[in-house]
Amino acid sequence: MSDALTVINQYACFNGTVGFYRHASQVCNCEMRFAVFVPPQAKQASVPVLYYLSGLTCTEENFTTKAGAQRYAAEYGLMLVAPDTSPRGEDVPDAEDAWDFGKGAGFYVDATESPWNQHYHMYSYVVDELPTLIHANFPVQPDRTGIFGHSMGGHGALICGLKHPDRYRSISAFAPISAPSQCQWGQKAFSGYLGTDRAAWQDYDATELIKRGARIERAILIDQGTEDTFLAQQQLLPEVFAAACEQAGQPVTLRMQPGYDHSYYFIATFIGDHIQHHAAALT
Ligand SMILES: N[C@@H](CCC(=O)N[C@@H](CSC=O)C(=O)NCC(=O)O)C(=O)O
Repeated sequence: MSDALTVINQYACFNGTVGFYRHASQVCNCEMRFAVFVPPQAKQASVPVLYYLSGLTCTEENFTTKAGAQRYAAEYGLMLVAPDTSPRGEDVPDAEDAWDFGKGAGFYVDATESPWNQHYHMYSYVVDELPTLIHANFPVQPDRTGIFGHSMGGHGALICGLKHPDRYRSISAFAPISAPSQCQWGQKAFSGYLGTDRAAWQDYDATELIKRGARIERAILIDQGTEDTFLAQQQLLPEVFAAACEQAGQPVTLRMQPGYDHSYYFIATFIGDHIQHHAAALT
């Protein structure tokens, strides 16, 4: 492991290892943290890698401790990488009273508006800086990479994957914010980070990307709970994304899951299906 990375904690897990790491990020201009599950197969050979992007209010810990993904990743021989959701630190500006903007809510965009543009570059962090660091320090097969996520991070996975079909072979999402330009969470984040010119938002809106021709060869898997309060509040709009995909000929599997909400109990229930979806493309 290079000097660029500091190990915070490591734990044995399903014959592999869960590790928490920190490093100085050039892209976010602050210290960043992420978690990695290294499956047992990586002791013999390099393995495919699957990135998970978390939702509003999360850090690298939520998915790692709550989703129960390691059992399945160990079975299929996939490395899991879970970054934090925003830049952090005393120098990083925050929206003090908001949990849907600022720290914990980077929305996986490269901010252009001051003061956010000094640190909030989560898009470039996820698609460029973090993979470079992972490739240099862990036994991965870079040409076998997938991406998934939840809510804000589900949308992050959609845009990263759709904008880079050459880098990501598979995409899936749990309850993604599917058309951010059309919901309150997205409008708040995009106007704050990118400014009020909605033309600038299109580059970071999964539904708009599909309408403009972005494609990935394999079907995108989306699970959505029917009892999700954010679905009822029109924050997620999965049907809008699915309709755009259908019109454009992008294969998508949208599964409405009766009785499930927005929580990690929902994610833990279907995590095995998502890991299997990615394993089919990556292994
Ligand atoms: N304000 C509440 C609710 C925040 C919340 O539900 N966050 C979700 C993601 S929402 C969309 O991106 C989440 O993943 N929470 C973390 C968890 O471990 O459940 C709050 O602050 O809790």
